[in-house]
Amino acid sequence: MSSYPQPPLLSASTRTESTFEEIPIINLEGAHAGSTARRKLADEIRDACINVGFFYVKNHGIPQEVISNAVAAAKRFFALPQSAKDALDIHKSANFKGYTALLGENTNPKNRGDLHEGFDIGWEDFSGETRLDDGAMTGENVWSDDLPGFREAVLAYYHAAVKLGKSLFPLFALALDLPEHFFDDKTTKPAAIMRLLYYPPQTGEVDDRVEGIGAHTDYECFTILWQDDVPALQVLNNDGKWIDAVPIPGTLVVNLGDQFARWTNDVFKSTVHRAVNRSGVERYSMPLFFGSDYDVKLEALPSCVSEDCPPKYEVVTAGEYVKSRLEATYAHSKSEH
Ligand SMILES: O=C(O)CCC(=O)C(=O)O
Ligand SMILES: [Fe+2]
Repeated sequence: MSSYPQPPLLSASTRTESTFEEIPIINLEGAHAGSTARRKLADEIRDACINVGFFYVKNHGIPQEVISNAVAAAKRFFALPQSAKDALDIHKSANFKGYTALLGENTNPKNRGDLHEGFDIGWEDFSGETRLDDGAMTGENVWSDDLPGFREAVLAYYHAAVKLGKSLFPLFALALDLPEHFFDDKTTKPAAIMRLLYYPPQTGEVDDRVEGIGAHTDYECFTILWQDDVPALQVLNNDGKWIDAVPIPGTLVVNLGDQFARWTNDVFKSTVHRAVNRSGVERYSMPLFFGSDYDVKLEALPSCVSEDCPPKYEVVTAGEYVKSRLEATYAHSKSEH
């Protein structure tokens, strides 16, 4: 007898090879409504996750003021003298917290380095408490003494985005025909890494090996991305064509990462994307990568495997996976520090 449920809920009928030309916009207004509205929303999310791996959300609940304050803080940070930023270099920290210089990261190994600067933080509450039990990813945030109010503005957005992310997990569970609270015990200590990103305008000759951020997939369950009004983000469809994720005022972009692809045995897509800023002006963005607790095993859900679609990925913990991907991304600039 087969050890797989017959018929599997999600493996054959919902896998798709079809491509997409547009990124759907999903209205989160009904996220806290009754079960009928939530089911409808989960169905929309399911379609987007299976076919695209990306969607915009509107009515996401993060106040504009919180966003504006964090963006203003990011602009102040990146305008600091290079030496002040270098003092917070990510290579000096335990587990990828702090500043990434221009070309410090190489997201696509075929490229020469990413044309962005970054600043990364992990979970920390307003009183300064960090988590000392994040296993492979334990490490404190680093902050600049030169920027009064920076930490508060960045943390305010961080916690608002984490709250939004927590409210999305039950909808993803419903989208997978799982009990709504399936992810609760796997996301008790939000493994949420947030980045402030600054992309200088790219000028001169087009060199495909120098991009704002090279083609990659994200490592966690999903990413919540705020982007300013400068177009740069592109998403790869199944035909190998780059689809522009144009900025849409009032929205955030949500995209799936590798942890969801691993859990769902690729029923949910972790879609390749990149950012290239050829607009002539500076661009800022703020992704928050929301993963499961670092000690959780990324094991294919029974409903997503079958005789025809056996598990594709080796089982690893979320912490091991995220850390190994970050190490590869930063390896090329490590020797400089
Ligand atoms: O800045 C963007 O639009 C995308 C950033 C991104 O893909 C990432 O940081 O993983
Ligand atoms: Fe990304």
